[in-house]
Formats: sequence, structure tokens, C-alpha cells
Amino acid sequence: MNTIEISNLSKFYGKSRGVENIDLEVREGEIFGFIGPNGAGKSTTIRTMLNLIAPTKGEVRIFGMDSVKEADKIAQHIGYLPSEVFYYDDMKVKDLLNYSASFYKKDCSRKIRELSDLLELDLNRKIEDLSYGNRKKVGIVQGLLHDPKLIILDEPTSGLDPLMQQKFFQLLLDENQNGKTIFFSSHILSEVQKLCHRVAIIKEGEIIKLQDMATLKEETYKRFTIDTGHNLSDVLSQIPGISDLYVSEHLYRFIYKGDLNPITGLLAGVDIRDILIEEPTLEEIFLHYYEREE
Ligand SMILES: Nc1ncnc2c1ncn2[C@@H]1O[C@H](COP(=O)(O)OP(=O)(O)OP(=O)(O)O)[C@@H](O)[C@H]1O
Repeated sequence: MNTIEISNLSKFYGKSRGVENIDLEVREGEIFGFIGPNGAGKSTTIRTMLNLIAPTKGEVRIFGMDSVKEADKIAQHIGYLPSEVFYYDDMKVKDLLNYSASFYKKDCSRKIRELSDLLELDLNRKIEDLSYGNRKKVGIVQGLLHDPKLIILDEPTSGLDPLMQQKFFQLLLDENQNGKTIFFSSHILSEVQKLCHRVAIIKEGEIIKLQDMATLKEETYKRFTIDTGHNLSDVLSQIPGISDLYVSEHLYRFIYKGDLNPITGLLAGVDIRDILIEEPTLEEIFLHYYEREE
């Protein structure tokens, strides 16, 4: 069964396009990645799924129910972590979480304890005293405390340090093992590659690609910056998968797609003063690879 079915969904804000003709199915029990650069339409799609905004055209069905007509029933089984979390600052964490729990027809106290222990969140602190990362943890507990069947995360990792991010991913994998479906939106390709089974890529309001992870995993991208006294132009021209090459005196900058071993092998004989290998932004990847495939 499909947990989410989006058919021909369009949302316009007045004349400006939010998303257009989105078709998407998320299967029960999968971790589904929704990836696209800023402004692509990820939040618009999610907010329509949650009935926070109304579709201009098309429909969304969740657990087989209409997202507008049966929004209240659906909401009991969805956990949502928005990209930005806002709170009443003078509340204590536990009071806020108990208040959130009161919207659900079940006892959430055990899950609140388990999650806050795992994330090392102090329930007795006041929200106004929390760092950004700790506020984010409050959002995570708030989204999961009612043990929802479907977890929807809108760019959830911003503001989490790498260790906490790892813990959070493990938590999501455990929830998934226990049968939960996860819809994970992000603009960072590598984190989606770590976690998701299938991925939809959204750009300028439209889905441009649907891929399973096995295919996407082969697509690793790195941005290289190499400082050397050698002329590398000949070496680099032998390597397929290089794009966006920028040369300035001793400095070579480019994006590389593919297996890292051939390129490190070729560079082995070169005198290198400094080298930086980074994750390119999704915008860079789109600009140099996806646009060519269109
Ligand atoms: N309330 C609004 N009024 C007008 N235009 C909007 C509104 N919300 C979003 N948009 C527009 O809709 C498009 C999609 O935005 P959306 O926020 O869904 O993208 P996103 O992929 O979630 O990006 P981001 O990560 O930056 O939030 C953008 O062009 C944006 O400017």
C-alpha cells in the first residue's frame, strides 16, 4: 500500500508558482528523500500534504484518505518537523511537550522520556535558555512523541552538530525498522544518500527525476581545489567526469563526478602544495550535471 499519493498537485501563490503537476507515491515502510535546491517547492509540497495550505489543483491522499477532507484523522498519525521551529520562550521543555501530547488520543509520556534521554535533552530547562541545536531537539521530540506512522521532516538537520546528526539518523533508521514511513526533505545530496531508499528530485516546482538509492549512490560528486606548481591541464583533461574547471595561476578548481580512485591515482605523481576536497552544493550539481541530462 502507498502511504502517500500525490496526484497532479499544483500550488500557486497568486500568480507565482509554488509547485506544478506533482505526481508522487511513497510506499508504506520506506524512507523517501525529497531533494531540491532552495525555492524548488519542497516546503510547499509538504505544507499541502499536511493541509496547512490548500492545493490550487490536484489532490493528496495519505493512508488512503483525502488530505483536506480527512485532515484531522490523518494528523493523529503524522509526525512533522518543520524547517524552522518557533516556541513560547517562557515555557519549560516538559510543559511544551506535554501540551503537544495533549492533542493526541494516547499516553505519550514514555516516548517523551525515551526520546529526550536519547537526544540528551533536559526537560526541566526553559525554552528561552536553549541553544538553537537544543531547540531543534525539542522539535524532534515534539514530532515523534505520539509514535506516528508517518514522519515528515523538512530539512531537519540544519543546526544539529555532526554527532547529534548521526544520533538523529540512527533514531530515524530505528523508527523505520519499527515500520514507520519517513518522508525526508533536504537540499544536501549526501545526507539523503545516507538514509533514503528512494529519492525524488524537485527543481523549479517540478519533479525532474525519481531514483532508487542504488543508482543515486553511484553518483558521488566532489569539489576539488588543488594548489600546485605543476601544470595540471594535461592530467585533468584525461579524466572523465570533470566539469566547472577554473584555473588561476597555481590553483585548479573543478567538480568531479565518479569514483575517487582514478583521480587520486593520477594526482599521485604531482607535487601538490595543498588540496581541498569538499561537498558541492546541490545548485552546483544541478548546474553542471542534471541540466545536461534534460
Ligand atoms: N507564502 C508564499 N507566497 C508567495 N510565494 C511563495 C510562498 N511560499 C513559497 N513561495 C514560493 O514558492 C516557491 C517554492 O518555495 P518552497 O518554500 O516550497 O521551496 P523549498 O524547496 O522548500 O525551498 P526552501 O528550502 O528555500 O524553503 C518559491 O519560488 C517561493 O518563493
